[in-house]
Amino acid sequence: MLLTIDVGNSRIKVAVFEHNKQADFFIFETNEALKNFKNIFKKYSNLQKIILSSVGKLDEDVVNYIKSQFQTETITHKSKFPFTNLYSTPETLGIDRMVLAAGATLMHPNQNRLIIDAGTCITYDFVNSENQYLGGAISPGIKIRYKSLNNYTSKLPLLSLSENFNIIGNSTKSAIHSGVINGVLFEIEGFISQYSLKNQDLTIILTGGDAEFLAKRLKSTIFANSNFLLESLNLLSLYTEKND
Ligand SMILES: Nc1ncnc2c1ncn2[C@@H]1O[C@H](COP(=O)(O)OP(=O)(O)OP(=O)(O)O)[C@@H](O)[C@H]1O
Ligand SMILES: CC(C)(CO)[C@@H](O)C(=O)NCCC(=O)O
Ligand SMILES: [K+]
Repeated sequence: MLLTIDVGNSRIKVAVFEHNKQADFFIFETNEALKNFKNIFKKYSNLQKIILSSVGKLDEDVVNYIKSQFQTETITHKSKFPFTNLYSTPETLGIDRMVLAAGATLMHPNQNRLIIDAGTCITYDFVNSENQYLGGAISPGIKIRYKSLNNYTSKLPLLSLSENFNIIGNSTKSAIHSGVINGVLFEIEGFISQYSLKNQDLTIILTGGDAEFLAKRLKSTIFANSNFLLESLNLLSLYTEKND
C-alpha cells in the first residue's frame, strides 16, 4: 500500500493506492494538516511508502511528522522524470506541472499530450509524442478571478462559482458570472483548438478542483479526472523505482 500527497496552493489532497488502484481519498485545508495525517496514519498503519509533491506551504513540523512515520519520497526538480524538459527556466517550473506532465507521458505513450489543471491557477502543459516537455501557460483560476474583480474595484461584490450563468449577464451578478465562467470556458476552448490545429493525436487531460464543473460545460467532449495528479505521483514512483 502506498500513499500519495499533493500539497496544492489552497488544499492538500491525499490518495491511498493498493495494487495501483486508488483505494481511498482525502482532501483538507493546509492548517488542518497534522490532525488529518494523524487520522490517515491511524487508519493505514501498513503503508510501504509515501510520495509527496508540494507547491504549497506545508509546515516543517508536519513534514517531519510524515517522514518520522513512513519512508517518504519527495518529488523535487532533481527527481527522475520520463520526459526531456525543454522549459527555458526548468529550475522555476512548478513541481505540480512536472508531475502532471510525467503522468501524461507514462499513461499515454507515443502521443501529443495537453494537460489542463483547473485549480487555484489554470495551467496548460504540453508534452509531445517524442516525450519532450515544451511548456504551456499559467492563468488565474476561477476563485482568483472572482476575488480579484472584488479586490481591485470598489463596486463589484465577491461572488463564488454559480451553476447559473448566461452569455448576456443582465445584472451585476450575472455579468460577473458570465465574465468569469464563460471567460474560463472560452480560454480553455481556445487553447484546445490552437493545440489541436498543430498536433494530431492530441490527448487532452482535464484535472483540478474545477475540472468536473468545466468538463460538463465545454463544447469539446473531455472527461475530467480530478485525481490525475495523485495518480501521476503513483506512476512516477513506479517509474523511479524501475529506473533507479
Ligand atoms: N471545498 C473547496 N475549497 C476550495 N476550492 C474548491 C472547493 N471545491 C471546489 N473548489 C474549486 O477548486 C479550485 C481549486 O482547485 P484545487 O483544489 O485543485 O486547488 P489547490 O488545492 O490549490 O490545488 P492546486 O494548487 O494544485 O491548483 C477553486 O477554483 C475552487 O473553485
Ligand atoms: C503555476 C502554479 C502556481 C500552479 O500550481 C505552480 O505550478 C507554480 O508555482 N509554478 C511555478 C512557475 C512555473 O511553473 O513556471
Ligand atoms: K493548478
